[in-house]
Amino acid sequence: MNANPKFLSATATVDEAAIQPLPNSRKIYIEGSRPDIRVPMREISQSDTAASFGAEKNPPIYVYDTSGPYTDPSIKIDIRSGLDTPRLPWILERNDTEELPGPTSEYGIERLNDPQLAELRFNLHRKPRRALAGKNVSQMHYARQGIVTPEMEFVAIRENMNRRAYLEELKQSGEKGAKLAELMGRQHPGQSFGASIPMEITPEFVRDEIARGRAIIPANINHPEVEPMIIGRNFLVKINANIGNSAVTSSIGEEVEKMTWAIRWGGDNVMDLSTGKHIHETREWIIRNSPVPIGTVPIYQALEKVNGKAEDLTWEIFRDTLIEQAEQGVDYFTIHAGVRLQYVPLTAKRMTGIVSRGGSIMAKWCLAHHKESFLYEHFEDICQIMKAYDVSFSLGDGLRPGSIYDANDEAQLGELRTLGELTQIAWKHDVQVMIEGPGHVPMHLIKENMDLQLEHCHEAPFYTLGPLTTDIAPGYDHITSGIGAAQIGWYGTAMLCYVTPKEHLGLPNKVDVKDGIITYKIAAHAADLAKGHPGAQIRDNALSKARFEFRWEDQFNIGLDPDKAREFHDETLPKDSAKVAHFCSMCGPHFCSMKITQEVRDYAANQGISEIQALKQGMEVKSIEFVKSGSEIYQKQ
Ligand SMILES: C[C@H]1O[C@@H](n2cnc3c(N)ncnc32)[C@H](O)[C@@H]1O
Ligand SMILES: Cc1ncc(COP(=O)(O)O)c(N)n1
Ligand code: MET
Ligand code: SF4
Ligand SMILES: [Zn+2]
Repeated sequence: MNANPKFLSATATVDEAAIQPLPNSRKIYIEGSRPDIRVPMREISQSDTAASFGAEKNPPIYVYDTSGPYTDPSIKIDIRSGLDTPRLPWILERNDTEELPGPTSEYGIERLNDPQLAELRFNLHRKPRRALAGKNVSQMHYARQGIVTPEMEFVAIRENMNRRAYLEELKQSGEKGAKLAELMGRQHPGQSFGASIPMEITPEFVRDEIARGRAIIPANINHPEVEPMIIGRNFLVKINANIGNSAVTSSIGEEVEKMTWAIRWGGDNVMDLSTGKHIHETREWIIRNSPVPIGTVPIYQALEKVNGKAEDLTWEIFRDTLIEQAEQGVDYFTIHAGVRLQYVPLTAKRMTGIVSRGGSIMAKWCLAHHKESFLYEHFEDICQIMKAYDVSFSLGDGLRPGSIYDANDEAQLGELRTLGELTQIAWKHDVQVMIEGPGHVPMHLIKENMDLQLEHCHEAPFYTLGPLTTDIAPGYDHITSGIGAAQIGWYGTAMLCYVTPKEHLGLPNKVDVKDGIITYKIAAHAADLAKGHPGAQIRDNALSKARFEFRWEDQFNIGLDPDKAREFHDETLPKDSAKVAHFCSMCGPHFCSMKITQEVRDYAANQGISEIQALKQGMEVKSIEFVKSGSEIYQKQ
């Protein structure tokens, strides 16, 4: 997989597969109120409709693009120098941060000065920044002051996906265009279970949602490479991909490749959950090359620093780790501060105990010392660090159920109430918060999770792992969990954390990353459609039209995975001529229902009667035949 198993910074190269533009696609940028707000989108062009279907032009469609500069052919990617820093001027012009002389954490300084790490270290020339004393640089803080930041304007444009211009231009382009606009823009009203999604997202709406805590923009001031994105129930449903090495396997090069692969296929966020070697250096390479926000679980690295002995963890070691990672640019921290001493006994009768890594580490610490969790006790100190860099909280669900048996039990729900209490403390400091959720939950108990989260956590965005709806399919847990993810996304979860086919079995590789991403893109989009998110159906409409008109190339290219669609079609009908055929190998030429429907329409047009009447007439003929044949439903062959 990785041509450079012994990772060396001098020879590190980008994965060639990650920098190819997607078929028939062009990256475009929509400019905001100032020239340095350039919001990326992917434009997918289409072929014309053939004469037999009414000969018309099909305009390009616009889709959300998470792939960053990688798919822009005008940008030369060299992972050794990292990505450009479009956010840097926005951060600097606010005049509320200072450049530090270098890393200020003990561990960060130690790693920087270790000569043995020279050959694999990312060579960063930029110095870390921090808020000036007494300043708060969180997006929530600005929002509450009434300030619309460039980050907020950026996400507003991004969420709208050029929808209005697309439909307007089409409407203006003559009679055919107006009909097409009507066809493409039509969608089912949806059921949003109380979300309030406006027709058009304005920067002011973004500001208001952030100010009231219903949405977050994870964007550390030390991650100026990021293209801002928003997580909230009134925005498009987002997905997160977990990557990272373990003590057993993987290298820095492989992890950077998983990140670039995840964002190519639609990952909105990536978590680096490394627990193996060189955690600090791996993270640096990932952040410097990531246009999407990066999350981590700092307690993992803190545990490494005490050689895996949970009881040896201290607040001081944890605090130094937070600063180390905040100065590298981590955008959100999972912090399991809801695992309180009193909840640990509630897990004793569970089938699968505590399955959260962070949760189990904290439970062990609490029991060993018979003390309240230091994360809970120092929560306000943590808030002080978060607001100095704008790191968002992802309040960890350390007591999530790890089996259907344990779903929605008292330990889980007790922790959820504590997460609600902590949310209000974070908000007192204007620190952004999202809440992590389960886990393993049967379908009929999923809605209760969403409803209780909204109630106890004051509408802070929910971020769930799946949930997995059954335990019986190891090897297919992207599917068991994709089902639950679609449901909970529909009910109001803002971000879905993917589960790959390797869940419970081993560390996911690049192939698993893509399978997890595509599964979760499906769940997230299905949820957007069901919520009635404005414009969500345009892509479905365009794909269905291409499918009905046998525009095979367009059907592949509008889809989430054009490579797979093409490969499957080619498997049985590889010839170029098959790409214009009015059937595929599923039904063959005589039984292709879409082809037959077209013949019905042609028949109706030739007879000068409407399609419905033609169908009626056809049915009358058929029903006479049916009576004649003795009304047997199953006729002998
Ligand atoms: C919280 C979730 O994160 C997943 N998880 C934990 N570590 C990694 C890793 N290095 N890579 C990918 N996924 C990981 C677990 O499988 C769990 O489902
Ligand atoms: C949605 C989500 N993603 C990641 C984690 C962290 O993992 P863990 O709780 O096992 O430490 C989590 N708790 N929830
Ligand atoms: N599969 C477990 C879960 O559902 C996690 C195992 S690895 C920490 O949370
Ligand atoms: S995934 Fe593997 S290592 Fe992680 S908790 Fe489950 S069995 Fe343990
Ligand atoms: Zn599990």
